[in-house]
Order: sequence, then C-alpha cells, then structure tokens
Amino acid sequence: MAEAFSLQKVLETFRSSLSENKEVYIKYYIAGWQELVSFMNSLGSVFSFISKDVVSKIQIMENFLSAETGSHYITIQSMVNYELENELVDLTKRGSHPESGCRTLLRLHRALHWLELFLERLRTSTEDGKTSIMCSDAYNESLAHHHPWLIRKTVGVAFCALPGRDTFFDVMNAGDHMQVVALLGESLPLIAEVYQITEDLYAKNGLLDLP
Ligand SMILES: CCCCCCCC/C=C\CCCCCCCC(=O)N[C@@H](COP(=O)(O)O)[C@H](O)/C=C/CCCCCCCCCCCCC
Repeated sequence: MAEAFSLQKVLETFRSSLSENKEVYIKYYIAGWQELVSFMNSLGSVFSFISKDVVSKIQIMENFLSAETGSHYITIQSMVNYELENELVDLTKRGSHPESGCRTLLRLHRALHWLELFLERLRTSTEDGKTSIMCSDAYNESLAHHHPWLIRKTVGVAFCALPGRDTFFDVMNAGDHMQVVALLGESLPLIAEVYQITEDLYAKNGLLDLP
C-alpha cells in the first residue's frame, strides 16, 4: 500500500535537496514535487489537470537524470551550466529545445513560490481562515503572472473545491494543529532558501523568462 502523505516527508526531501555548498540536487527537488502531487491527488479529480502538468514536468526531469548525459543534471547549477554551454535552451522563443531542463524546472520553480506563499498564509491563518482565499491570493501574487486568462479562470474554479483548513491540517499528517504550524514554521525557511538559490541562479543567467 502507498505510504500516506506527510508534511515531514516534504520537509525531508527539500532538506536533502540542498548540498553543503548550497547547490540544489534535482533528484530530491523533484522528489519533493512528487510528494506534493500525491497530496494533490488525494484532493479529488478536479485537481487532476494540475497534477498531470506537474507529473509531466517531473517526468521530463527524470528522463534527463536517467539519460547518458545524466551526470550534468545532478544539481540545478550543473544543469544550467551544461545546457547553456551546449546551447540546449530556447532563450527567446520555442524552437529546437522546447522542453529543456532549464525551462521545465523554471515552471516548477515558479510553482514553488506559490507553495511558499500559500503555506505561509496557512501557517499564520486563524481557525476561520478560508483555504480557497489563501490559495488564490498566493496564486495571484505568483503563478498567475505567467498563466493565460483561460488557465487563470479554470484554476480559480478549482480553488473553490479546496477542502477547509482543518482537513488540510489533518492531511498533512503531522500531529495536532499546533504541531502542524510548528512544522510549517520549520519547513518554510527551507523552501524559501531553495527557491531563492534557484531564483538568483536563473536571474544571474538571464533565464527567468524562458518561453
Ligand atoms: C504541504 C502540503 C500542502 C500544500 C500542498 C499543495 C500541493 C501542491 C501540488 C502542486 C501544486 C501545483 C503546481 C502547479 C505547477 C504549474 C506549472 C505551470 O505553471 N504550468 C503551466 C505552464 O507550463 P507550460 O505550458 O509552459 O509547459 C501549465 O500551462 C499549467 C497547467 C495547469 C495549471 C496550473 C495551475 C497551478 C495552480 C497552483 C495551485 C494548485 C492548488 C493545489 C491545492 C492544494
């Protein structure tokens, strides 16, 4: 039987993704996303169009990791160096490398910002807080800037189907609500650090707007 989702596992995978010299291991980064997908799948089929997109991006990254050139995809830093040096990234418009590692990971990276903003709202919410509002506020501040109108509207409808705050806390499987809040407090700086390292790397290399 598949192991139940737990926030602790998400925390562990993102913790493992950071090397001593602050590089980000792709293997653990995508394992963190895999955990989050299992959480989203437990919310029902209304979210399946979102999880399908994440799963396909995880698959693209797994394919790079298991290919002959996989040693260049150990960390986000080594991937960026390798793909840029070998002109494997479509920088201004989609062309011969429509699914480069840099471009694919950028989509997950933007979503990590949404996650950080959403979890921070959840952590500081009161008992009567509405997850649909927390989720859509976090979305409007982050991912929405990169999505066309139709996706923004569809996602807005899906948010209305989100379970309440109590269910969220229970599914996180990290003890009572105070313990969940404490674990969120421990997880968020880690997620923020992984996000910021990637953001700085992409900014330095002019990769933040890959088509
Ligand atoms: C710790 C547990 C509590 C929170 C658990 C949250 C679980 C979240 C899991 C996944 C989050 C969604 C990640 C979305 C990635 C989107 C990547 C993206 O932007 N893709 C678009 C662009 O890709 P290309 O076309 O350029 O290849 C793609 O067009 C998008 C398609 C689908 C819409 C994505 C909407 C994302 C909304 C984020 C909110 C998710 C709400 C989940 C609620 C728990």
